[in-house]
Amino acid sequence: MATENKNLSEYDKSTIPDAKNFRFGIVVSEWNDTITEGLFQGAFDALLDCGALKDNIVRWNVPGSFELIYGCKKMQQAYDMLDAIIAIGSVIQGETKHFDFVCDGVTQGIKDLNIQHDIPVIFCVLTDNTIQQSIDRSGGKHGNKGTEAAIAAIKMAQLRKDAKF
Ligand SMILES: Nc1c(NC[C@H](O)[C@H](O)[C@H](O)CO)[nH]c(=O)[nH]c1=O
Ligand SMILES: CC(=O)[C@@H](O)COP(=O)(O)O
Repeated sequence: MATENKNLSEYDKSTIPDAKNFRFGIVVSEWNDTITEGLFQGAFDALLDCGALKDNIVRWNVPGSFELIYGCKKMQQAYDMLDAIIAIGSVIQGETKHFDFVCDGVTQGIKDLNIQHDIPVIFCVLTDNTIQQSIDRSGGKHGNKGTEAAIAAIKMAQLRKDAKF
């Protein structure tokens, strides 16, 4: 279902595990920071709304979305008690093919982190054609992908916990 047919911020708390005992990392790209700060706020607010404690959320910043890969890897290594990590970025098409390489690189890199390490990394990277599309998906008319990512992080933290027993 395309984003335009659903609101990214909608969730049913009755279907989401209580997050009070989970610890989360959030790595935020500084490129397009007006967008990434909106995504972060959506994720942070949703985590708290679902029971997470502020003291159980750690945030790191990286320069751009491509650095999310290394930043999330180092966070997995530094904080092995985390239950999930959210990678937040905003990539917007420019004049050249650089957009394609950044988007593909970040996608593959974060996929690899989910394979190589035992802390799930949630892909909260907008890959938009225009700034308006980014605005619409970071708290605008289509909701907030950060909210969606937080819900995914809670569900994956619970899956990881259940899988250990
Ligand atoms: N154009 C965007 C970038 N480009 C920068 C790269 O992510 C990276 O920081 C640089 O290539 C140095 O390694 N990053 C974004 O997050 N969003 C963009 O639109
Ligand atoms: C995603 C990018 O790296 C892009 O915004 C950079 O812009 P340009 O392709 O015009 O150099």
